[in-house]
Amino acid sequence: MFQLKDFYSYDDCKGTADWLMAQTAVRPTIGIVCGSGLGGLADMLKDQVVFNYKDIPDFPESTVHGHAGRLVFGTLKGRPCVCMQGRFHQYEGYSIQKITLPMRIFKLLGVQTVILTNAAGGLNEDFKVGDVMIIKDHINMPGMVGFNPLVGSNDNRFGVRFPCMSDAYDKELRQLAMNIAQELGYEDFMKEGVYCVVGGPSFETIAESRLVHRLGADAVGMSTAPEVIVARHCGMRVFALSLITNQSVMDYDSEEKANHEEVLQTGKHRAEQLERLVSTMVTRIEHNNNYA
Ligand SMILES: O=P(O)(O)O[C@@H]1C[C@H](O)[C@@H](CO)O1
Ligand code: HPA
Repeated sequence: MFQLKDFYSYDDCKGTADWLMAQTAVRPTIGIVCGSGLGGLADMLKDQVVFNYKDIPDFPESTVHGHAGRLVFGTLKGRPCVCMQGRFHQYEGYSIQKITLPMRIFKLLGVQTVILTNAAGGLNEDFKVGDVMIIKDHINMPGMVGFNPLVGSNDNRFGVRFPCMSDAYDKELRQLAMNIAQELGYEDFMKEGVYCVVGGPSFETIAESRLVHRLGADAVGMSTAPEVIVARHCGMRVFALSLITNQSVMDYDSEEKANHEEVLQTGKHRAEQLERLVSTMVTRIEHNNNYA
């Protein structure tokens, strides 16, 4: 068991990456993060080398149902990948530096492209439960009031002090995903939009859902944006999607109540299609060097 801290230096991150690389020959160029109930993506990897988070130096442990807490190395259609079967959230009590640490480990493992998935509540009235939203931008509510993962001293070996975020969600990868979705016949449930991250773990009040919708968000969740910021800071390309697992309650007459069981259930229903979408993307990234 290793002691958990709140700040991780370049050398700390390198120590963890080296520890992992000493135990697997897989040198991943694609990193995947599985959202709530979406961990089945990791099961697609062949020739797996699996680490439980509790055994990895400096890694926190997963505490949320639907997040298995395993780091899986392997190949997806021949392409070396690493997959987080479960992510960390600030509401679990971890610092923002801790929940984003895996992105820096990805970078030091050689990852060039990160694919993140999450479960989110739908705010856009055109969205239905089961829709998949390609994220084109985010609103980082905690970040806007100081809870940004890059707060603290900056190490230039990772990236610059003031990284740009207007291009965080790679345009070509978004187009690639949309093309693949069309080929697979998924256009009926594919959407694109803005993801808003809130602190959780309580789901939003009606007034909060209305507020973030008015601010321009199409979906609301409790993760992803901090990871994206750290991934972009250290120069990895990012693709992210939200599975709309529930409709955010926006109406005082509604009888609906957000709950984690519905979130996991919707994940199960769309799992196969999401796995096909992501695995086909991984293949295409391999076939076109522009993407890697
Ligand atoms: O890890 P993600 O963002 O997919 O998890 C969402 C947000 C909460 O952790 C949980 C709520 O059901 O799902
Ligand atoms: N709100 C916040 N996070 C979520 C939701 C939601 O409605 N659904 C899944 N994750």
